[in-house]
Amino acid sequence: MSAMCFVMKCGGSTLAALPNSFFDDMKRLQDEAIIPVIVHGGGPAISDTLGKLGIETEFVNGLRKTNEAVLDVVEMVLAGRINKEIVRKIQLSGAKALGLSGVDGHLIQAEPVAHADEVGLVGDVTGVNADLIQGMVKMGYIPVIAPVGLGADGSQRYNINADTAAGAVASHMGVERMIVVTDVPGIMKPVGGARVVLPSVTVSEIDKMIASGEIYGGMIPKVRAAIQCIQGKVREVIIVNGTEPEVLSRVIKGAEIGTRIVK
Ligand SMILES: Nc1ncnc2c1ncn2[C@@H]1O[C@H](COP(=O)(O)OP(=O)(O)O)[C@@H](O)[C@H]1O
Ligand SMILES: CC(=O)N[C@@H](CCC(=O)OP(=O)(O)O)C(=O)O
Repeated sequence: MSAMCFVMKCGGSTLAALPNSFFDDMKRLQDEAIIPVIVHGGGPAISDTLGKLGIETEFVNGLRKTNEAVLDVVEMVLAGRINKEIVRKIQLSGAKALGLSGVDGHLIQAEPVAHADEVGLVGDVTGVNADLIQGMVKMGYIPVIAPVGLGADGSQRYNINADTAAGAVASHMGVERMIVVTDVPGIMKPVGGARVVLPSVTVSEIDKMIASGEIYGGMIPKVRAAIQCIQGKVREVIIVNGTEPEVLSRVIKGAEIGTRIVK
């Protein structure tokens, strides 16, 4: 039985809140040979550790200003503690997982972002070792990837926004679907006095919502990554809240849940 893959981004905003049932759901999917390729964040945990170490941190347009000292902490927290915590939780559900960062096997190749003079060692993705990911999936393992990239010279590391990294992995693997798991039930918009979740949005609607300020902060890299990957083979990106019961299997079965970003 050949596996069906989708890419799943798990945001740092929600990792600690994900219930055991989220991982049990993943195990049931794995039993049906439906394998998520996980790219995770961990922004709040990085900020917390930087604070404890007395290292100042600042975001410019949603990207963390990164120097070598910050990069050490980013790698330690993302590729170390957070990555291993996710692997442990998946394994406790009975499913198989392998954790690695973009450095391992040159999994995520990167170059400095265009405005590196403002943000420092932050990377854009130039390539993904999709064969390595497919190899893990064929062996029945759920790949769990921390978004630290490696430059062309093989020595320089780059801090990559996890939404950007997940979108690039989805594009390079040519999967049909990316699921973005976060702490809100989707993209919300004020209607009347209330904020409602939009069942689906198009690229032009997103552009308008960014311009009007209805999409802001951490939602911006998500929708930008979504727009970039749906230009290629990815058919849809779905933004969901990870604490909703059986959210993954419901999305995979086509349930109307969260916000779908479509072409
Ligand atoms: N239109 C919107 N609908 C829902 N959330 C939004 C919207 N615009 C901005 N956000 C913000 O985006 C946040 C999710 O992004 P972020 O905190 O970076 O999460 P993650 O760690 O999962 O990447 C939400 O908690 C919310 O504050
Ligand atoms: C360049 C940049 O900003 N990198 C992010 C990487 C982690 C991340 O993106 O985590 P979330 O998904 O939880 O936001 C950072 O340093 O916080």
